[in-house]
Amino acid sequence: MSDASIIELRGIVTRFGSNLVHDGIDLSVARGEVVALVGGSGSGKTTLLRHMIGLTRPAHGEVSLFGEQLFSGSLREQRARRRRFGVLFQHGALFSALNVAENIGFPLRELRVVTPKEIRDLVALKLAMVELEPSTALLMPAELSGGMVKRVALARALALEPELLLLDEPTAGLDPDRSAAFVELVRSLQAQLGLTVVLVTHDIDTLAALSSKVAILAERRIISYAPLEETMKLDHPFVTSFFRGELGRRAIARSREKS
Ligand SMILES: Nc1ncnc2c1ncn2[C@@H]1O[C@H](COP(=O)(O)OP(=O)(O)OP(=O)(O)O)[C@@H](O)[C@H]1O
Repeated sequence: MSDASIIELRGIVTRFGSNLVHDGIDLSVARGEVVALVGGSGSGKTTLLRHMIGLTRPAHGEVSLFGEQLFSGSLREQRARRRRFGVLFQHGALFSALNVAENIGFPLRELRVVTPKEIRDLVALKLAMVELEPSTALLMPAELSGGMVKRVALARALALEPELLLLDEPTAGLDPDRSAAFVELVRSLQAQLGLTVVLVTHDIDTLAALSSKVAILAERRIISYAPLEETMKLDHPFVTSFFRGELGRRAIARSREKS
């Protein structure tokens, strides 16, 4: 394994009953990389994200995070590892009974070593980081727009200053303008904070704007792991339908114009 590897998957096999989802997945994500994981519906992208952080365990194979095998070490070491990544899942974004400040401060309170004053200051900092007004702090999740929910969830994912950020369909449900603004925010935070990012997306605009590499999950394996330009040359039915349609061409052209 390379020293710079943040995530290393080796020989991952996943089964749900008779449903074989992954059959020998290998993937190595280097520090600073922004990897878009794409594949057909039900190909096992979300499950693979969950394997990366130990939320589900594969039937076979090894997962290493930050150079250490998952589930290795004492509970204390495992908790320390848990603080080094932030997650933004598509569903269950915020705790509905907690206001915005309480949501963002939740991971900090769980540490039990940060004072209430420090939590307030850190929450204010994270709100500014995701470009939300300080007054947002007292709103309840039900009072937020879809774009604001995503921003608050991102602020919470960044609360412990992680090195690694996992995003599952980060722009799903947002209109094109809000989606573009959110992608821009993730892009600037990634550069500013030097984050390693793995994201699952069906949205070509998001993928084209953010990813340094694209991992394609098909036929239960990672069939390609390369920058977008190279990925698009691949002769595979999934690639053809996903990237080379009209929408794909337009999205990629737009992202080239920007960079
Ligand atoms: N907890 C579970 N129990 C049983 N089957 C599951 C479970 N989680 C996922 N699966 C199955 O595993 C397969 C992969 O699911 P997963 O959600 O990882 O796919 P995906 O690529 O993220 O799909 P989509 O793009 O539609 O969100 C699917 O067939 C799904 O039904």
